[in-house]
Amino acid sequence: RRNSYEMCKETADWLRARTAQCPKTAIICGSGLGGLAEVLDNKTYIPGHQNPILVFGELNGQPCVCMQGRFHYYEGYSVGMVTFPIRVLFLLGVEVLIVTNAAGGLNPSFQVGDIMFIRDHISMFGLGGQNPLRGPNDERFGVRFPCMSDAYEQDLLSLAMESVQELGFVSFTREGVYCQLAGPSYETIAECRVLQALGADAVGMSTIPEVIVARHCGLRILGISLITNKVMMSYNSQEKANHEEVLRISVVRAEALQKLVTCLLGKLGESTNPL
Ligand SMILES: O=P(O)(O)O[C@@H]1C[C@H](O)[C@@H](CO)O1
Ligand SMILES: Nc1nc2[nH]cnc2c(=O)[nH]1
Repeated sequence: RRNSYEMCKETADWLRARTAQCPKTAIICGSGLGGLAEVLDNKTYIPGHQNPILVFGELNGQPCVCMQGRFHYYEGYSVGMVTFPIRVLFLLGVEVLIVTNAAGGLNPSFQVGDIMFIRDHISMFGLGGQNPLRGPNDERFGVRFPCMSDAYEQDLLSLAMESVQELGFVSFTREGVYCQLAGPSYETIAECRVLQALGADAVGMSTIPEVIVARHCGLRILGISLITNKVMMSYNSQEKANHEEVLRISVVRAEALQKLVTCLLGKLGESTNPL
């Protein structure tokens, strides 16, 4: 199994031999958001033999590691491979995971360019019987039956909201439920209507397997979706979802997201460092 304890440990040891940095926070950069890593100080780049690239460094004085890109299920990777980096990060000593993605807005009040903190998720994989924790459980990672109702930590969300207020980002910040489909095709109009009726506010093609595996091994999680497009709800709409537009909007909001994460890291440092 790609995400077995032994394979994850081997990679974590390999990484430890290449950097002395011991980050407590990891950031997974979603589509078009890889620039987040560029603002780190004292960077060490570690290219994998496949994508993604790990960048170790400091943000606002706090050690952190950014994963530029991720393994997507739609690219043909197994859920074991999709979630392998999470377990490696855990074995490296990471405690806080900031997971970002580009997503389509289902909530009619959302605008393109909104930042949505993920309050909860709907896993179409999970509902369909495909959970990344399926199979033998390794207690060195976590318990057999992990709770998911608290996957997105309230304290982290509160710190993130404080940052939003200080930065003046309230007008384009939302909270909501993220739903993941396999991709790579975007949703049909009928599918979007179903997802909205189910209570989803945003739809994407990643994140949830990572969150399930991260929660299983006890990481504190903050999820951020960037709403890069509004999904089509009407047969009269002339718009069409396309990846170039997704990337374009990600780049437009990249700077705001960098500021948000930088501010949040400072707050995290204050909240965990003894006075
Ligand atoms: O890695 P994320 O979830 O940000 O990427 C989303 C899903 C697809 O990769 C792509 C679709 O435009 O954006
Ligand atoms: N599934 C899905 N993923 C996205 N990523 C960015 N926009 C979208 C979208 O509309 N649907």
